[in-house]
Amino acid sequence: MNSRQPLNFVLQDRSCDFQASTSQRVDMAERRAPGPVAEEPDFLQFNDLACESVGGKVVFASDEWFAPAANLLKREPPQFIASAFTEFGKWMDGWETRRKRTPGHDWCIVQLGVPGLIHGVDVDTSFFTGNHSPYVSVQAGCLNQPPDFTLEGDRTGMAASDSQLAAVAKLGSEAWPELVCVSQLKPGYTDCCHNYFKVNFSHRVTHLRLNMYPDGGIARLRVYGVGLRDWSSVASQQDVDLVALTNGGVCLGYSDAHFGHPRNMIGPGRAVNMADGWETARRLDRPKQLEADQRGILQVPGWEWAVFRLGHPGEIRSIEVDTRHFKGNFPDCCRLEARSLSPEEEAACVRTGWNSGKWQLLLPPQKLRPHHRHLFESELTLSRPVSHVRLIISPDGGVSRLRLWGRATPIAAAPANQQRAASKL
Ligand SMILES: NC(=O)NC(NC(N)=O)C(=O)[O-]
Repeated sequence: MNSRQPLNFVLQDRSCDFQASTSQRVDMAERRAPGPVAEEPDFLQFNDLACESVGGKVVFASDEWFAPAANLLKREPPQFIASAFTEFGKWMDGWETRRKRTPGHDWCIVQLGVPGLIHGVDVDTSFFTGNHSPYVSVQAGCLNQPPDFTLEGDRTGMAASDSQLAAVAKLGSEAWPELVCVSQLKPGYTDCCHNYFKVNFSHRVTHLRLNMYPDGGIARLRVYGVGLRDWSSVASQQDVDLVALTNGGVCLGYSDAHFGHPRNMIGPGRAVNMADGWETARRLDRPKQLEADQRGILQVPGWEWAVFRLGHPGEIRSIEVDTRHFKGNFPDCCRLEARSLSPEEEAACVRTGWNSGKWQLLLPPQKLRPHHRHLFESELTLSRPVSHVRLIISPDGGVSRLRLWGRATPIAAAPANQQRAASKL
């Protein structure tokens, strides 16, 4: 990721209803998709709702002979170790089934770590060449109750048991609506291993069924979208982290993400390392900026910023800015601004790269320390509900986590975009 240009990714139309057939199993020869999108699509800016780091898991797989389906959801990029073999064959960092000699195809069911609206998927075939799955399709499950079974441990060499097949049959997943129709995959050479598919589906998804035709290997499944929490279960007096990925927070723009994307800051738990935070490149204009005020805060013309939409509008009552792991590269200071935006206003801001508009000061400039969890409460200067925030760091550096604790505003008083999202639950 290396973006100094203003980010200009466009939010997709979430009002468009899903049109594809829901239950037909299709003939691959007849329904080949036009093919994966060639360039990096905008939806890659959203959160990966299936990643194991946010709680995603594989609850069923028809076959895991060469490599288990749980690998699909690993956070780390896939790797290849030429000398690694298991008793079942070549060790592969992905999901790989045996070569089918009977009719049928392989499939698995993924439980999203964060249920939500899906805008696109990446079926990554890295290093699967000669054994990649030639075709896939993806179906969506919108379940009220999670299934009462899940797969545990290293399942290399396993096939689904009769009892697992009987349990999974109750989900009726073969009739779930299709998000991606049967589509050809490119093999996993490093220059073409990403297979991007844009998704138009306006319902809250909890599970995915990934079908591969007829068999083969896939390294990773990334499911890009925005979480949708059921806010009816949250008491009005309860403080929640309104920007948390698990509560529906999403990054909508940033100035720089050279070493780490700002969305990492809203992930669960403490950051595991620097790569699990937001880190910008060193600003090349820093030598000109070394003049500090009485509080020791640099008076700099340069800064970096990231904008987030809250999972629910609300009044922010306390803020956590964690610089964990950033010791020689923490920012000198930070400040936070906030505002309320309608969906139309938000779309205009995204189009113009967040260059204009009236932000209000939420947290005045605060000096930061290395590898430290900073808590701010009395310093806050805004006490009204907001829907969007902008974190500004000066002059550059890394922040591992941003938490915005507050109370969700009752939905009737919330901006229309949030009402629309909540009504889909
Ligand atoms: N060399 C291979 O990768 N062979 C087989 N796959 C594994 N993982 O051994 C295969 O053909 O499906």
